Amino acid sequence: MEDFIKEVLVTEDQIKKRVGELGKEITGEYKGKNLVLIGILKGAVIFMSDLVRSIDLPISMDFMAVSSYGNSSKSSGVVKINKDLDCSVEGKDIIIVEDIIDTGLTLKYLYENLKKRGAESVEICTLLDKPERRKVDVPVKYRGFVIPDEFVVGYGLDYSENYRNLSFVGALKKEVYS
Ligand SMILES: O=P(O)(O)OC[C@H]1O[C@H](OP(=O)(O)OP(=O)(O)O)[C@H](O)[C@@H]1O
Ligand code: HPA
Ligand SMILES: [Mg+2]
Repeated sequence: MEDFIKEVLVTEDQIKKRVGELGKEITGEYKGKNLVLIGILKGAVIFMSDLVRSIDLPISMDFMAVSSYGNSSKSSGVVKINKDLDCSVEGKDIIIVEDIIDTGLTLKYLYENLKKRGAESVEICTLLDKPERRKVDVPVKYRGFVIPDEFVVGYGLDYSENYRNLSFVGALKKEVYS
């Protein structure tokens, strides 16, 4: 085990199985719709790339980049758009794809922002949900795993841009980030 990881919270096999289930669920619910998956850079990239391949429907993909954590393990609370969508979402059925919902501040901002752009429907799909830290409520439709209040890395999630390429999700040892 990597010496910066305190505990593996979600294994590679668990992720594979759950992503397959989410893909099936979405496939069943979006037949005949104009589905656009919007991945939130950078954390959602790995989840998004596995999720889209488990959806058996014609879809399109777009991306936004926002930041609130920067190089820290604490949210600044201020969400800034660093890259906006390339395409209009008017009349589309969109699913926002995130790696984690923690305080909820990022997704709350994105959800409200995207709802104003004339989409037919807006839903949220997050791989991880850390409910103990929630500051604002957000309507999550698809959820991979509920996790305890630990700072986690891997499968897209970083601390100071490191560890995104781990194939599992693990709790980072406190001494690494404090
Ligand atoms: O619910 P919240 O407390 O707002 O936290 C969740 C957000 O924080 C992380 O993004 P970050 O700003 O670290 O950018 P990154 O995806 O590039 O790592 C994560 O990917 C979510 O977007
Ligand atoms: O636990 C976390 N790990 C990495 N990035 C995050 N952004 C919000 N919470 C987390
Ligand atoms: Mg981050």
